[in-house]
Amino acid sequence: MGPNVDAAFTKNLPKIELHAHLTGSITPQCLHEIRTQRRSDDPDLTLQDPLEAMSKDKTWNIMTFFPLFSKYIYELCSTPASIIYSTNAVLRDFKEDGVVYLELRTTPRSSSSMSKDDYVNTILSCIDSSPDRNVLTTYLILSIDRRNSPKEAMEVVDLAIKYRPSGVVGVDLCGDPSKGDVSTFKEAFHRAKLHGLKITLHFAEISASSSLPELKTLLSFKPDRLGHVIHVPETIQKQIEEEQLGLELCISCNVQARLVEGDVADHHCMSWIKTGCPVILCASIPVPNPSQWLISGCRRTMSVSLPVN
Ligand SMILES: CNc1ncnc2c1ncn2[C@@H]1O[C@H](COP(=O)(O)O)[C@@H](O)[C@H]1O
Repeated sequence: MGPNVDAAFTKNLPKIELHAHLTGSITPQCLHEIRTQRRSDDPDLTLQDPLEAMSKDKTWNIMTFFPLFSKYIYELCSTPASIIYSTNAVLRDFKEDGVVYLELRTTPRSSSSMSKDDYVNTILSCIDSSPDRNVLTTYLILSIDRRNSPKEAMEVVDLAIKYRPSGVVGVDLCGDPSKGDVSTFKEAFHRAKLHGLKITLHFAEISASSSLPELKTLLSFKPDRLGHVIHVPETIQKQIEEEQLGLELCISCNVQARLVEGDVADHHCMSWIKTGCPVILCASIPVPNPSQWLISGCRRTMSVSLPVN
């Protein structure tokens, strides 16, 4: 590693982030502040302090990772005020980490105090009124969760179509890869495509979501980009290469969530880079030791990262 490639260098480097889950980008400190505020309004709120529930000593894997959102963070961030507070904090964090172009993705959700439409509208308003919008260009991708029903998936696409003029650029498929039947989303993605929205899909994250029928079905949605692409059989790899699909490789997330074996240096990113497919290096989990990375520097999310040496 060159002497000048340190945390300060990488932080200052202008970066692009294309694979950031909004709720996954909220720091424990920000969630702690939200909890404090909510407890002052409602002392009966019993949720554990995020600084304990998400302490640095805890490690996450594919089994413990998804319930953290659905059973904990979503409950904490269920009011318009908490959505505004956390979205503004996330935008500020990305800007401070040197990100200049961001495609933030999020799954529309409702609560007793907001509809899914309110949720999307609130986030777009935060993006639009951000004091940093001149230095950080941000667009929104709406996510379909694998647990969604076909009707819920269509609702996401309808919201994406409605808010396209306000900055929604695409539709994503995400969520626990061990859940759901992706073939039920065919119509929803078809409609998204018809309306000119781009499509990005979480793809082959674990072996259970990497069967040939599942991956062929996903490719039939005509995606523009694929995320993770870990357990990809050779025939599917060929098709991806022929179609030159954009690949979002999430190295630190894959290593830390143990989606791949080994460490950063063992990551499969080089095998994709060799195919000539457009590759963007992303991550959705902070890197413990930024100096191990050639280019990194985002606190929560790194667009980038090649192992050094
Ligand atoms: C291994 N990486 C991953 N694979 C698949 N889905 C993931 C993910 N990391 C996060 N999410 C999805 O993003 C949601 C939180 O952000 P939003 O509420 O949408 O902003 C999670 O509930 C999960 O569905």
